[in-house]
Amino acid sequence: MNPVLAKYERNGSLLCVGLDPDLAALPESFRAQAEPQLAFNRYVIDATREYAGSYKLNAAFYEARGAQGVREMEQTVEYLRAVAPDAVTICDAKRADIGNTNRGYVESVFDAMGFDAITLHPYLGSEALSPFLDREDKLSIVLCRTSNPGAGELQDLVVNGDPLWKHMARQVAETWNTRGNCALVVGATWPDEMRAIRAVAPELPLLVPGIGAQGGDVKAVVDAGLDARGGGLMIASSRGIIFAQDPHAAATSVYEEIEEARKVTHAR
Ligand SMILES: O=C(O)c1cc(=O)[nH]c(=O)n1[C@@H]1O[C@H](COP(=O)(O)O)[C@@H](O)[C@H]1O
Repeated sequence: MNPVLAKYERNGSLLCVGLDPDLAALPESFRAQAEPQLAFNRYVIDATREYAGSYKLNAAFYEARGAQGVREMEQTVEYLRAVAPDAVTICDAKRADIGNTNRGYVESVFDAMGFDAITLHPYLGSEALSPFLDREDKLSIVLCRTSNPGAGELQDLVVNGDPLWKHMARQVAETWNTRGNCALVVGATWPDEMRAIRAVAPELPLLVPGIGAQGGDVKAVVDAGLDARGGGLMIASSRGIIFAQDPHAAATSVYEEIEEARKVTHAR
């Protein structure tokens, strides 16, 4: 089994905490520190690691600070390896380029920084993405149906009789996932599309952002996206947890809501 998915199974939690420490939104007590994002992340991780099955770090919030931010992203991954070794670490960088350039991203994200997984744009095709897809020890998470309101502009275009997002899901499930190391991004804001994606990709894990600040509904996500074994989802919330008054309480509450919905749906 893919080692990242083995970690995910061991851990058992469908909750993904998004570590998106927008500097401008950090409490002053963290902004005043020499390593503000690292300090804030450690605080959030300590408050949530009891319930988080995965952590997703969106590179934009770190890269915004240049080399120092990237260093703090890397140190956060080191911290996670030490205190939450069974939590999957996802670099949300939505990378993709031609093949040999992708090798640079692979070395940066998987080897230098040590992430377990990365988010990818599919537009260049699997030939270009092969440096990611060849990595049997990592997880490539391909954008399928994004959470934003304008997602349909391109993703709803009809290709071979299906909307592009459905075509994408089938393509990844049937041809890109030969090494068992692929997953899909499906926004929580689109439960109907998620149900159709689950039907054509019954075994692919789905990374599902869009609950919390973007208004997606946990029960609808679990109902539409759970796989036949009662798992297969990484349900992600960033602002709704990390900027809550009490991140521990916020993570506990989302975790419990997921578990409740999971029991009800899986029992059917
Ligand atoms: O790939 C992603 O994670 C992603 C895909 C998508 O369709 N929508 C989406 O919001 N995201 C990311 O998920 C996170 C959502 O953050 P919150 O809305 O604060 O929970 C951000 O890091 C987004 O960049």
